[in-house]
Amino acid sequence: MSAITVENVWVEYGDQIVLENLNLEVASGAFLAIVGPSGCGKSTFLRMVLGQERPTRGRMLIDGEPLPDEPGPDRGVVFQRYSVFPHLTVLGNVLLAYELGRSRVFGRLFGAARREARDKAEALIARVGLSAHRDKHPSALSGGMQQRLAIAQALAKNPKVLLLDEPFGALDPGTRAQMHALIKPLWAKLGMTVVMVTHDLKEAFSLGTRVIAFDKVRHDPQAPGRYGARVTYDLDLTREGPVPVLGAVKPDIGAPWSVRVVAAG
Ligand SMILES: Nc1ncnc2c1ncn2[C@@H]1O[C@H](COP(=O)(O)OP(=O)(O)OP(=O)(O)O)[C@@H](O)[C@H]1O
Repeated sequence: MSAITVENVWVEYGDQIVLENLNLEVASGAFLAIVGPSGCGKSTFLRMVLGQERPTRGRMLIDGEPLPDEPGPDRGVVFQRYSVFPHLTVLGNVLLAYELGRSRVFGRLFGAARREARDKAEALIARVGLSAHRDKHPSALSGGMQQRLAIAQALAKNPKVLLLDEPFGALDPGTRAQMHALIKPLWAKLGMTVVMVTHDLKEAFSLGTRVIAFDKVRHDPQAPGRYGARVTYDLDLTREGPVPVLGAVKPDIGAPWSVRVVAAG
């Protein structure tokens, strides 16, 4: 697991400011859930942690070190859809992730190393409940199974940080509940720092140890891109008692933010 530091980060595309002066300390081992209206920059933030995007200004650190310029095996990611390779079986997908994590030059392992990778891939497939589907291709899996596979693929790299971008957003409520039951123990057991973007407040509060909201606090009707989103709510759910609302600048947001929350289990 790793701590993430965000210092005075701005993201701008041309004259559109997307994120405005973000400052955050994400503790090692936290499960951070990010919520906010569509287009406020949640995925952009996730892409920055992944290393796919650079801040226009400011800096991002992992364990006190500047983020490497490109995605590495220390950060795994699961998107809402299309995270897996359609031409590979379940086993093939997870094995490839192991191989790419261990041998970035050749992308393949040989001999004992490959046998070991195969054993580990099979154990991970069992852990996400897909052993019976090991030899199927993604097209033969349900949406929930595909997301289980995407999680196994992300975990194969043994990441210190797992990034989840609306990973359960396309699933029906029952399957979504099953995925919640899968991901929380995995996070606890594997000791990763998780950053999850979601539109679902209930999901954010039931999985997260900390929930933050991004939103624009200033609007210019003549120039919609002039102001970016900031952290408007920052809720530590590991504390008992009334939820501390840090940096709350929008008091009229509504009920979920004023509920009494006890330690997330
Ligand atoms: N590469 C890019 N070039 C230009 N604009 C971009 C780029 N990436 C994102 N944007 C813009 O940045 C803003 C934030 O996008 P982002 O996808 O991060 O929002 P989001 O909060 O994740 O939205 P949603 O909840 O709808 O997925 C949007 O206005 C989007 O059009």
